Amino acid sequence: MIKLTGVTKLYKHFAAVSDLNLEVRQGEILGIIGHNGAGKSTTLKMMVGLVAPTAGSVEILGRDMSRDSTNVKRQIGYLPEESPLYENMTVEEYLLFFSELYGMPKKAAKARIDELLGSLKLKDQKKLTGELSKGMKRKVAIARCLLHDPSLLILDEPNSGLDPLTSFFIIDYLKQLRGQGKTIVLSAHNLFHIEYICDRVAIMKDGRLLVCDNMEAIRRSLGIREYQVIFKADQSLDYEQHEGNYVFKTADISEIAGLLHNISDNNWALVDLSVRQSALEDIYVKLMTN
Ligand SMILES: Nc1ncnc2c1ncn2[C@@H]1O[C@H](COP(=O)(O)OP(=O)(O)OP(=O)(O)O)[C@@H](O)[C@H]1O
Repeated sequence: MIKLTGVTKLYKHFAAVSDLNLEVRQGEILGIIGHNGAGKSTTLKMMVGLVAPTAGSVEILGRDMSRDSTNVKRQIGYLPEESPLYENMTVEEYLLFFSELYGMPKKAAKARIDELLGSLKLKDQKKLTGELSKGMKRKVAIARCLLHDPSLLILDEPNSGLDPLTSFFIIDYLKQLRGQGKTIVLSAHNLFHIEYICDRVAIMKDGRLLVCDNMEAIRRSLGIREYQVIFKADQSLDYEQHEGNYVFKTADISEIAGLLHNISDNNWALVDLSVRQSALEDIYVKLMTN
């Protein structure tokens, strides 16, 4: 679906991305991880045609983005890392405004907006976007990039800066979208999210691709590691307790996901979700020495 061949992006003499070869397959979720400044955002911007590569080619759905991007862009929903909203518009006005830009008839746009806000659990259609919490704003930005029902989503840190439960909601939502047949490329820092939803992972460092492999291979090379959830509940539960919180540790990602759904459904408070082990450096070292 996406093919980057020998892609380099220079800013003056500095290579933000160097000789990148990467493919994204139809229907998969590909995660791009790497430290700050690794070149993730630049790569995503080149995929959507916002930044032109200095060398190499970007093809989407078989079309070269440097020559023939207009029709392809209709198939793409792009969420930038920072996505400020028009703060004096209500959520509904804001989304209607963008649906007009996409050329959608008003009735169809309204139905689509209701559907998206329902599935994103956003009830505040009439609120000014400037009055929303950070997580709600991010959901509105996600709704905006889904308005025209694109088949390809390119999302730059969709859940950066959000609380763990809202982050998980968004990640879970992306998993559902993949289930509906969408292809998704996202950059992320949180390893739990990556492990939970990605089919393949690309790891970048200093503008270069270190490795791109399926999640299973990445898991094997990482070895067993443990996730830890700390939460508060208003009822007595059969979990380890520490300083008034419940603590649950496991290496099984599906158990963590199940507990997060429980916490969300019961309105308990998620205090912390962390991975014990695995700073990204450890992953690089492990992957490079295997
Ligand atoms: N417009 C620009 N002009 C000059 N340098 C830039 C520009 N955009 C990005 N860079 C540089 O290119 C490198 C890669 O930046 P990029 O934003 O792609 O990294 P990133 O992996 O997305 O980082 P982060 O995780 O912090 O978002 C950085 O060193 C950055 O300073």
